[in-house]
Amino acid sequence: MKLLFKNIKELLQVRDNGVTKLSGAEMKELPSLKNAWLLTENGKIADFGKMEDFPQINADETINASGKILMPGWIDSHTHIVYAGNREQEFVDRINGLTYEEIANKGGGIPNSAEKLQQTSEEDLYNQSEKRLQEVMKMGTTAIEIKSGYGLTTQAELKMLRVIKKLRENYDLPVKSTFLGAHALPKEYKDNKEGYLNLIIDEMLPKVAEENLAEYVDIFCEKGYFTVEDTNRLLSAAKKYNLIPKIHVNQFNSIGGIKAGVEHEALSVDHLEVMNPEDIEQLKGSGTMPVALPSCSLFLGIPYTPARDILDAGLPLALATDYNPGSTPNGNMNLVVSLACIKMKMTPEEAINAATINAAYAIGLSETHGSITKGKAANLILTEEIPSFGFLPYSFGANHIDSVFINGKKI
Ligand SMILES: N=CN[C@@H](CCC(=O)O)C(=O)O
Ligand SMILES: [Zn+2]
Repeated sequence: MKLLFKNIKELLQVRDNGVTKLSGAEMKELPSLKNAWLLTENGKIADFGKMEDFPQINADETINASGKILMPGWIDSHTHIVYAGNREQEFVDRINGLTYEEIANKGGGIPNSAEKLQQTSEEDLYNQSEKRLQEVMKMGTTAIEIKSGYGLTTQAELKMLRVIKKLRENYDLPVKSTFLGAHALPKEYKDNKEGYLNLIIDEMLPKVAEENLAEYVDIFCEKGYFTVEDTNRLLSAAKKYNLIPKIHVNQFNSIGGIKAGVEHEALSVDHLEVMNPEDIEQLKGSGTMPVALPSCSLFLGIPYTPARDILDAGLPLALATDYNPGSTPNGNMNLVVSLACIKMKMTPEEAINAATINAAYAIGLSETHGSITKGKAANLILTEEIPSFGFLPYSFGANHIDSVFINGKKI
């Protein structure tokens, strides 16, 4: 199947093979071709160029993209879209003055979602999660990572991971799976963290590995959740099963989680709302991608990741939604890109790089996704007619997406 786009106003994020992530000042550049064409063949980007050099090509279908921008689809490297029900009541509690931490301390938060999920059948959980996946795909997400972590028992964690696996089998976009058993202490282990960590390490990890249910391992390294010591213990144990760390750190406090992540060669460290200069130093020279989640900051009213400090230190940065029922009930990458510009002072070029090529790196996909490069997957966004790519983050709250393609097929 050959699909041809002609008269593209601007073909965005055009990169040579071998560009796998961008750091510091490199993120200011967003290479493009104006008045371009692009051919997809068998799901891949086969060729592209300027209209003035257009060779005669016979395609099965031709799209006139006049006035429109064609770009790689968004990559959402951090989500929790497999969950049951919602936590609307906590939203109201926060409006009435309670903080996220206060709600967690009085028994709400993650264990609340866990109770709901434990009582939900695998089929029902799949149906609820599938709706969210379809919703975000329509908004331009063309590759996604999904975490467990709302099960908090062996059976319920495995149920979540099986749902993620089924989504991967039933949908064409890449779906990466992360085991986040160490998301919070279940109510039964409230005073027995050691016991819960033992359960994760001795029972959950071997089963996750046996069924090959996850590629990554995660932990919420934060005051009131898991310590740096717990993080070191879990990540060392997970290494034996070849699970690569991608961890929640520095959301509310800087307690040394970034150093631990870098030492364990984490692929990414995510959240980073609270960063001190030593945390930034730790990331220098590492292969670990910092990931910011600005819609979480918006929803909880907490600080935004200090993107300028991170980029000005020469580091890379990726953006993701964190779509989950507690801190970010929203999976709109377009909004994330806008917030990064508005609240984190990233330029449109930096934000788009962070949500495409760097986001691909954060889930091990930057060889195959995240840029307009010959041979990469034809996972694309075709915008409506818009004046320029900067109009995307500028017109926050609107998506301006005409159509989304996964492996060259319109969804
Ligand atoms: N911070 C930890 N985990 C999720 C929130 C979980 C929840 O509140 O349900 C996050 O990334 O924000
Ligand atoms: Zn998260």
